[in-house]
Amino acid sequence: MGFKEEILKRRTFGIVSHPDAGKTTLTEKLLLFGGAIHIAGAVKSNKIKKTATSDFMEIERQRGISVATSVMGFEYKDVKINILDTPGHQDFAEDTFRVLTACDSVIIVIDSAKGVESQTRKLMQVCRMRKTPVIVFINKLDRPGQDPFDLLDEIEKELQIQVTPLSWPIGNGDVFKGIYNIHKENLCLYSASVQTIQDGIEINDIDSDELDSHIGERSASKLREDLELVREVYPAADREAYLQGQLAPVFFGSALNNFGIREMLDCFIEIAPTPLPRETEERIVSPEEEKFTGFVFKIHANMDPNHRDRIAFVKVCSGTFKRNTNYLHVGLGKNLKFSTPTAFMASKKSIIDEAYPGDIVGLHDTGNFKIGDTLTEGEKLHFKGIPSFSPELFKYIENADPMKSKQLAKGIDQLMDEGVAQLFVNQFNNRKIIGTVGALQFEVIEYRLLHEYSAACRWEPINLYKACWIEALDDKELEDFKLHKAQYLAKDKWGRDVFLAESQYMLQMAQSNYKKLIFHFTSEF
Ligand SMILES: Nc1nc2c(ncn2[C@@H]2O[C@H](COP(=O)(O)OP(=O)(O)OP(=O)(O)O)[C@@H](O)[C@H]2O)c(=O)[nH]1
Repeated sequence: MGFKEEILKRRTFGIVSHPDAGKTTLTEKLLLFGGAIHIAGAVKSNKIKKTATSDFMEIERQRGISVATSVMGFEYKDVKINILDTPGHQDFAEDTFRVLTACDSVIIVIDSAKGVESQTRKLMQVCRMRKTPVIVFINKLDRPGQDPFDLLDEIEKELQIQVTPLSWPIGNGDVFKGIYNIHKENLCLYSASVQTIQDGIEINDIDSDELDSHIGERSASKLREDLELVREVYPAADREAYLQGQLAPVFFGSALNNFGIREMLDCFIEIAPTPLPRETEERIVSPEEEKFTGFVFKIHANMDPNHRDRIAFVKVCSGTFKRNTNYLHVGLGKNLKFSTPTAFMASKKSIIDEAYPGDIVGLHDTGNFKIGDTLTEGEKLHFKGIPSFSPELFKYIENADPMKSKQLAKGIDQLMDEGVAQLFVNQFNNRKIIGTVGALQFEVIEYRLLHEYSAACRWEPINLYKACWIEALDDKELEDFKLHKAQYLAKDKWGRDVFLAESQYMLQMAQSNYKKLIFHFTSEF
C-alpha cells in the first residue's frame, strides 16, 4: 500500500464524555466491531473513582492500566481507526484537553437521562475552539430518558452547535423498541435479551403498514410524526458543515447492549476526516508531506519507580515515522532515535517499524520530552494548539526536606512537563504556585514527588480566583499594569506573563482599568 493510501485509510478520534455517560462501554463495543478484542470487559476503565481519593495504590494501578487503554487501534472495513481514550475524572480534565489536540474528530457520549453535563460543556468548548468535527452518541436508551427533541434542543443550546439526527429512537426505557436509521432508511429493532447485532430491516416507505407490523401502530405513528418534525426542524446531513465543526450528526443507542453503535460506526468511517493538516507557528504541515513531523501530546509515567522512564505519545502529523532513525527534537535542538517505538492495538502494545500520519506512537523517554515538543527531520517547527486552561485550585508548594531541594525541583519540573498540573512562579516573591483542576491532583503530586523523586513537599494556602494569561494591545499599558500589580504577577512554565487575580472583583477591576490588556483563561489565544 502506498503512502497516500495509508493516510486515507486512517481516522484518529477521541471519545469524550462526562464521567459515567458510557465512554468506556462504547469504546469497548467499538473494539468488538473491529475484532480487536473478543470479549466484553477487556477494556478497563481508566476512571479514578471519587472514593479512591486517598487510595494512592489505586491511582498507581489505574495509571498503569491507562497506558494500555490510552490509545487503541483497530481495523474496520479496511479503515484503520485510532481511538484516543480520555480520563473521565474531572480532576484530570486537562489531560483530556491535550488528548483532543491529537484527534482529528471527536465522538461525544451523552447520557439520555442526564443530558448535557458540566464536563461535556467544557470539552465541547475545546472542540469549538479547534473546530473539531463532532459526532454525538446519545446513550442508555434502554433506560428511561428525556424526550429526544428536548435532548437535541439542550445540545444545540448548551454545546452551541447545530445538530442533525441520523438515527431516531422509538421510545425509551421499558418501551424502547429500537431506532430508525435516518441515514440508511432502515429499522433496527431492540431486544434486551438478544445481544447479537441484527441487520436493519429496510423500510422503503415509512408510511407503509410494514412499519406498524414491526413496532405497533402507536409507535409507528409517533415515529412518523417525529420524523416529519425532524425533517422540518433540523438541517439535512452536510458533510462539509460537519467537517467545519458546525454541524454534529447525532445517533441514539445503548452502548451496554451494543445497540445503535454499528450505525454510528458505519457513518463515522464514511464521513470522519482523514488526518488533517496541522498548524505550526511557522507554517501549515500537510499529512502528505514526505518528511516526518510529529508532536508530543501526552506523557505517561511508568509504573516502576526504579526506572524513571516514561512514555511520550507522539501524533504523527506528516511523512513516515521510522524506527531507529534520527529525528530532531526541536525544543532540545538535538537528534534522537528510537529503537522501541510502540503502537497500541486494542489492549496490547507492539514494537513497530513504521507509522503514518494519524497514528500515535509511544516513545520511551528518559526525561527528554515535555508536552507540545516537536520531532522533525531537521526543520524547526513548533506545533500550535496545545492549550493550558486557568486552573481552578491553587496552592503554594514548599520544600519539606531541605536536604532534598534538588530532587524536589527536578520532580516538580518533570511532573509539570508531563502536564500533571501547572506551575506559576510569582515574580514578586519567587514562590512556586501549583495550579490544578481538582484536589486529587495535589495528592497525586505529593505522592509522586515522594515515591518517584524522594522529595517531600508541603502545601500552603493561597487565595486565588484565576490565573489569566495577559495579551497586551499596548505595551505602555502592560508596563503600567506590571508596576501597579507587581505582587500579582507570575510567569508560567513558558515564561509567559500571568495575572493572579484574587477575586472576580479584582479581575473585573483590572479589565475595566486596563482596556488595552486582554485577560485570557486559556494560554492559547
Ligand atoms: N443501562 C445502561 N447502562 C449503561 C449503558 N452504557 C453504559 N452503561 C453503564 O453506565 C456506567 C458507566 O459506564 P462507563 O462506560 O464506565 O462510563 P464512562 O463514561 O467511561 O465513565 P468514566 O470512565 O468515569 O468517564 C456503567 O455502569 C455502565 O455499565 C447503556 O447503554 N445502558
